[in-house]
Amino acid sequence: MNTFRQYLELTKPRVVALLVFCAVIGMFLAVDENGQRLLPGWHAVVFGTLGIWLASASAAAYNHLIDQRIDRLMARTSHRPLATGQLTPMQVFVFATTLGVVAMLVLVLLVNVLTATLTFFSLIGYAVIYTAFLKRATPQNIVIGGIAGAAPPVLGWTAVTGSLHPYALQLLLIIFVWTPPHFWALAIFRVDDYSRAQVPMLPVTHGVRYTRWHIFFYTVLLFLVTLLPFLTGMSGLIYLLGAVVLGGGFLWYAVRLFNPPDDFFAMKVFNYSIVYLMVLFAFLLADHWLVEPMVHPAIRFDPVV
Ligand code: HEM
Ligand SMILES: CC(C)=CCC/C(C)=C/CC/C(C)=C/COP(=O)(O)OP(=O)(O)O
Repeated sequence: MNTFRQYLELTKPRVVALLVFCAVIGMFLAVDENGQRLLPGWHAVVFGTLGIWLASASAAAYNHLIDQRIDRLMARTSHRPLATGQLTPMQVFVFATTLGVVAMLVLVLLVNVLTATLTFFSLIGYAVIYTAFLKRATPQNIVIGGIAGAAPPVLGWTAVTGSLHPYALQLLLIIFVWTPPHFWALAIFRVDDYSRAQVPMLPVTHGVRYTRWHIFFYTVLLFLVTLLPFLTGMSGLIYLLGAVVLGGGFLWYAVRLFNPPDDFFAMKVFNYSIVYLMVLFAFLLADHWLVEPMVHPAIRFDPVV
C-alpha cells in the first residue's frame, strides 16, 4: 500500500462520504426565516462542504491515533496503518491536526462562526469524548457519542443560513436514533473482536439477545422519528412514502434478526442501515425540490433567530 492510501484510510473515507452527503443535503433543505425554500450560494456549498469534510476526516484520524491499541487487537481493524506500524503516531497526529486546523480556518474565514463552532464541538465530541472516554466506559458509548456523528445536516444547514432551525434538529434526531441499530448490528457480528479488545459494547456487556431487543426498540423509534419531517410540514408525501417503505424494510430486518437465517445476517442489517440513511436523505431532497411546500402542516415551528 502506498503512503497516500494509508493517509486516506486514516480519514475513514466511506463513513465520511456519507457524513458529507448528509451535510450537503442539509444545505439544500435549508429554508429562510419565512419558511421558504432557499437555493444555497455556491460559496457556502463549496467551502461548507470542504470544511465539514476536513473536520470529519480529522476526527477520524484522531480516532485512529487514540484507538491504536484496540485496533491492533481486533481482526476488523488490525490492518490499519497505525496498527501495522506503516505510519507512526507522530505522522498521524500531525496529519489529523493539520486537517483540523485547515477545516477550522476554512469554516471561520469562508463560512461562518456558528458552523465553525458546531463543527469544532462535533470533532471534539467524536475524537475525544466518544473515542477517548465513552467508548471505554459504557455500553451507551455509541448512543451518546452518536450526537457528533448526527451533526452534519445541522452543520450543512447553518453553513447556508448562519442560524439554527428546528427542522435541522429533526435531521440530527433522525441520524442520532439511526446510529444504535447501525452500529449494534455490526457489533453483534464482531462481538468476539470487541470482547478480545475489552471494549464494553452492548453485545459484550449484555449479550446478543439483549442487543437485538435494543436494535428493535431503536428501529421502532426511528420509524416514528422519521415521520416528524412530514408532521411538521418540512416534507411532503414523496418523503413520507420513502420513509415508510424504508422504515418498514428496516423493521423487517430488525425482527428477522431475532431469528437470523445465518451468522452473516447481522452484517446484512448493518449494510441495510447504510443504504437506508442514504436513500432516506435522498428522499428528503427530492421531496423538497420536486414538490411545492405544504400549506397546512400538522405542527408548525417558528424559526429560531
Ligand atoms: C457513534 C456513531 C457511530 C459508530 C460507533 C459507527 C460505527 C461504525 C463502524 C464500527 C463501522 C465499520 C467501519 C469499518 O469496518 O471500517 C461503520 C461503518 C460505516 N458507518 Fe458508522 N458509525 C457511527 C456513525 C455513523 C454515521 C453518523 C454515519 C453517516 C452518516 C456512518 C456511516 C457509516 C458508513 C457509510 C460505513 C461503511 C464504511 C465502509 O463500508 O467501509 N456511521 N460505522
Ligand atoms: C466534525 C464531525 C461531523 C465529526 C464526526 C466524525 C465521524 C468520523 C463520525 C463517524 C462515527 C464513527 C465512524 C464511529 C466509529 O468509531 P469507532 O472507533 O467505534 O469505530 P472503529 O472501530 O471502526 O474505529
